[in-house]
Amino acid sequence: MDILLELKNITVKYSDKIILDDVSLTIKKHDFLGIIGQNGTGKTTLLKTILGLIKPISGTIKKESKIKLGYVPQFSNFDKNFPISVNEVVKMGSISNKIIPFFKFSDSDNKKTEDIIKLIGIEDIKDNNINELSGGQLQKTLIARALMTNPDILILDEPTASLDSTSTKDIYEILHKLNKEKAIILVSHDVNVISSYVKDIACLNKKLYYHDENKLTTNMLNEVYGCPIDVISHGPVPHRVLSIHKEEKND
Ligand SMILES: Nc1ncnc2c1ncn2[C@@H]1O[C@H](COP(=O)(O)OP(=O)(O)OP(=O)(O)O)[C@@H](O)[C@H]1O
Repeated sequence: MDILLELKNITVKYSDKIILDDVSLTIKKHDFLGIIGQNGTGKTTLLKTILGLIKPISGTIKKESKIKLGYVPQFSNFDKNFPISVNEVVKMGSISNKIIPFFKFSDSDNKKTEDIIKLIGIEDIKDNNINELSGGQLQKTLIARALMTNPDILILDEPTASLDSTSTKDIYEILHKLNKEKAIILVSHDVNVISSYVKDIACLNKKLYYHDENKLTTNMLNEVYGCPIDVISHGPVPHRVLSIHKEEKND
């Protein structure tokens, strides 16, 4: 079944406060999972736990050692004042955490950077300084950087927060293309945006409510948002979700 990653009964606490409560999740090859939840419901904590940056107090995470994870942090937190070009930001994605004195990029790093910049479609801005970029261009640059290690699972934190609808569509088109070879997990507090693009949706509110098949149930939304009708009435896709439910009732 090509399972890449398996979380079983994960509980995470900050001090005495439970942030993730008995969360289980399986990621398979070609999965494209969107995790939604309101602000502060533990989405970033879940990603950091998957990345091994936070240690759960109970539960297990199973991942084969050869499976690589790529992380795209919230781009709005990225310091754009650093004097560095798009090309350099992307290339730095190939550097491991170890500090190597007199490090020099290899020809293959340079070639890979060029290929990935082309794949993501940012050739025209590759020599620009990052402080000249729009939000969408910066996000593409950070995705390109995460691809330098050729990850099996690409993990993104709020990839389209504060982007306009054209840039959002652009980013999801890139992710859709990458999903042919990689599993993708992304988190967002914006149910209306991600439900249009991902294959599966899970809702997080300490506990993870998860169903296959990109289907938001009223119960899931209730558990997470408390007021499903309100959320459902604002965007195009949740209407589709609602109408699916109506059709199912008529069957
Ligand atoms: N290092 C920390 N120490 C203590 N509490 C923390 C820490 N990091 C996050 N928290 C708390 O844990 C809870 C979950 O935070 P997290 O960042 O995972 O939520 P989120 O769903 O990603 O939120 P947002 O949508 O606002 O980014 C919040 O109440 C937050 O204040």
